[in-house]
Amino acid sequence: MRQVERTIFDLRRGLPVVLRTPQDDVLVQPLEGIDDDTLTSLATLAGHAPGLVITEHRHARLGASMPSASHAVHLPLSVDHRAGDVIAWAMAAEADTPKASQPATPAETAALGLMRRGLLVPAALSATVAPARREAVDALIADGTLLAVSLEDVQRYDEGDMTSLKRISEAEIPLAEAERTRFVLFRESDGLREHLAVLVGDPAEWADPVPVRLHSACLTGDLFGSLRCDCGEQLRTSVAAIRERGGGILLYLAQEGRGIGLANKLRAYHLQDDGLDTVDADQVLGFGDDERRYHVALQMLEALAVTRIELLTNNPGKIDAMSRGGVEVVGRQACYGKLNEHNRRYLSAKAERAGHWLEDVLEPSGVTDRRAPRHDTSGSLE
Ligand SMILES: Nc1nc2c(ncn2[C@@H]2O[C@H](COP(=O)(O)OP(=O)(O)OP(=O)(O)O)[C@@H](O)[C@H]2O)c(=O)[nH]1
Ligand SMILES: [Zn+2]
Repeated sequence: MRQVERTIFDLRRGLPVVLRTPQDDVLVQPLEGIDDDTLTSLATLAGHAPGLVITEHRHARLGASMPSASHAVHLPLSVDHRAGDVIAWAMAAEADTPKASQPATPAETAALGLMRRGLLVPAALSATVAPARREAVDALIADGTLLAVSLEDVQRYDEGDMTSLKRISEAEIPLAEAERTRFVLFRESDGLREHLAVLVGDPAEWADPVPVRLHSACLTGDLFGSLRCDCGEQLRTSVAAIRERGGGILLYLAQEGRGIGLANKLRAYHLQDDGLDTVDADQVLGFGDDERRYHVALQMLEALAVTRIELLTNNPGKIDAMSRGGVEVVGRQACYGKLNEHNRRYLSAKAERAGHWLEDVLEPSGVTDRRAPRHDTSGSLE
């Protein structure tokens, strides 16, 4: 699997890589950072013009219907296409509907999985290496200029979403909201992401079910107190609420921007400034409504021997994910941040489009500072 991880690093550097299938070698290059020269060099390397591969979400955004039940689409390009046109097809708020498209090949679909894992925009240039160019491409692979990886390995890596976690280090860190707190750091086996379990109070004294908050990282909100979201307040008030309930766990998950990464979240904010809501902005960039997966949280709870929880959340998706993963969610506690004029649209979109339970926060009148951050016991889930 190390070769797959190396491939992700090359893609993040904007370099092309080769995906090897039993039939073909496919050159793929991230869309991010391309210019006209990139298109020309890729065409020279492959022996013909590349195509653009985009996700089903992006394709739907372009107003086109999917050619089949595939999750990605290949849009053929010609040598006349300029990088600006290609970038617009992949990630502009407004773009022409493509004239022709075909289902992406398994190698192309797998390539987009690598882009996601590398927190890039999930769009790529792709070109099967023409027979006449195979020798030249092989030489570049042999001298280390190009990395090649087998499709089979990439697919196994993708499924291996179940990547194992290692408990790496831990320390007591007294917090303003909970003085008796221990941070435990877990690292994913490919080394790309680290997640924290913040253990509040003495585990021997935790209630059953254990109060748990799954908190997705939000650098802008958690650290800088951004008013565009409610994350910073949720983080602090949930630590306090866990302490008040006799202790429990806050899992701080490396899922910045609902899993799309900070660079893409800033792109999405930019699109929201032009009028899109939080879900549509992610779709413009090729992402689904919520790219988060919770297998890491499940593994951390397992490592901490926690099987029955009371979840601090307003997000029904988190409850589903825990239950499907075998953790019994016995109750839910609401967990609000303050409503303000900057986050009102974001919170409304979460309620309306993703079904989050935010009705207590979002009232038709009064936009500013109406409500202090608080926690409600919303009862059990029966
Ligand atoms: N893509 C995207 N992510 C955002 C945006 N605003 C906030 N986020 C991210 O959304 C996530 C919110 O995380 P959480 O507070 O754990 O989750 P939640 O889904 O709101 O659920 P609860 O807070 O548990 O009710 C964080 O990763 C933020 O970085 C946005 O406009 N676009
Ligand atoms: Zn946030």
